[in-house]
Amino acid sequence: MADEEVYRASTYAPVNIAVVKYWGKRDTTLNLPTNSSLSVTLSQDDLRTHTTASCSPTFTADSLTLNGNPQDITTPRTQACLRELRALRHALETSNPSLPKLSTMSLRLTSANNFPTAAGLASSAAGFAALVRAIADLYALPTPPEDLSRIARQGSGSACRSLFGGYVAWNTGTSPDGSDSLAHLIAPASHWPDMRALLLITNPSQKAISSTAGMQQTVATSPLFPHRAAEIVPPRMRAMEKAILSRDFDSFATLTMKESNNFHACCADTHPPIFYMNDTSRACIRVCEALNVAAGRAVCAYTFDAGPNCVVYYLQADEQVVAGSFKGLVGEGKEGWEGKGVEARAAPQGLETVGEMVRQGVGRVILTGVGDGPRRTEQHLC
Ligand SMILES: Nc1ncnc2c1ncn2[C@@H]1O[C@H](COP(=O)(O)OP(=O)(O)OP(=O)(O)O)[C@@H](O)[C@H]1O
Ligand SMILES: C[C@@](O)(CCOP(=O)(O)OP(=O)(O)O)CC(=O)O
Repeated sequence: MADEEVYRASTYAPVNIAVVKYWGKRDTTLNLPTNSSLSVTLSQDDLRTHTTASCSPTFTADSLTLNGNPQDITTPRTQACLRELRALRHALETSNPSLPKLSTMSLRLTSANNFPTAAGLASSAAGFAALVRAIADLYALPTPPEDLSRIARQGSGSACRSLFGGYVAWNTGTSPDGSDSLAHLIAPASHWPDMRALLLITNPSQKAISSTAGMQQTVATSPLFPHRAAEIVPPRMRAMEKAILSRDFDSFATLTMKESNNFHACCADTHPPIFYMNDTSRACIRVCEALNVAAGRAVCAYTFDAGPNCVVYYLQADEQVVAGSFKGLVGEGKEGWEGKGVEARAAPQGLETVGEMVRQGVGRVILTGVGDGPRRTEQHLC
């Protein structure tokens, strides 16, 4: 590990896309949510953050670089993560004085996302999960993922769900200090491995209103929002967990779509309103609805985070019907289809207008599926 007094650890960490959405904080400092949430971890073979954490007595200040650009590391959220991880390392060093004093050294963090940053594709989730996991590995912390989730949550709420892989819930908790606001594994990816996700990228640029700002505008102004947190989400959390444990795609799909719609309804109910979806997003919804009607069952489920890009969940057995129909509409020439074995097919009748919007509006696709948690790597970025 040590190389001329530089200590390093690197990790890949995955994106997760929620099927019960986190939107709203009851404590903005500790990133404590108003409601529980649940997500599917996406495969790192396709979407990932790669982060190297290094430290050395020769480094003079903490630093963070993202995709080659220096970032502000002094933000309270990043500082909270570094402070907590250093405290855990300090405790190890105190109990075993022969350990090198890494907790006293400056940290150099170098990170790269292989997908659009801040575009509603959960870059903050993968980013902070990778940051916490890489430093925890550098510090050789024996801390279980549940406890690391408490730290990652303070970087970005959704990051606490990217430390496990598979199907993950984040319980809102009740303690004011956030000690019980943790993520936990509902089921590993291997429990329901044929869950697939098609990402339809309608706009890879940064969104106008960040999740952090948007959700607190909703908390402050939406009269629908308290109803969502108190009445809508709790039964949906229970139903979604049950659907996943029993591999019931029909229930999973219905809940996922209703959840996305309820979340975006709260955004529209915010004053002034927040519109993350665009015309192409709504056209993608119409296509999903038509595919489900044509099949006579739920073959796919759309969901949107705080951005216009559509995530379509489906099962491997329905790949040709779902991804094939989208390929027929989006066009075979667009980036992302190559080498995935999906055959373009005609979409159901009556989709001419929305089909044209999908063709024009979707610039790129990403075909992926449920995947595992952070992976340690010896590929170092610095
Ligand atoms: N690899 C990374 N390492 C550290 N921080 C990152 C990394 N990637 C993203 N971030 C942080 O996350 C911010 C983006 O978070 P934001 O919530 O606005 O967008 P998003 O996570 O892509 O979308 P959403 O959460 O709505 O799906 C970036 O501006 C940066 O501060
Ligand atoms: C719509 C969402 O993606 C919102 C994610 O919000 P963030 O986790 O990015 O917010 P902060 O905690 O302020 O960093 C829904 C979800 O992932 O559950």
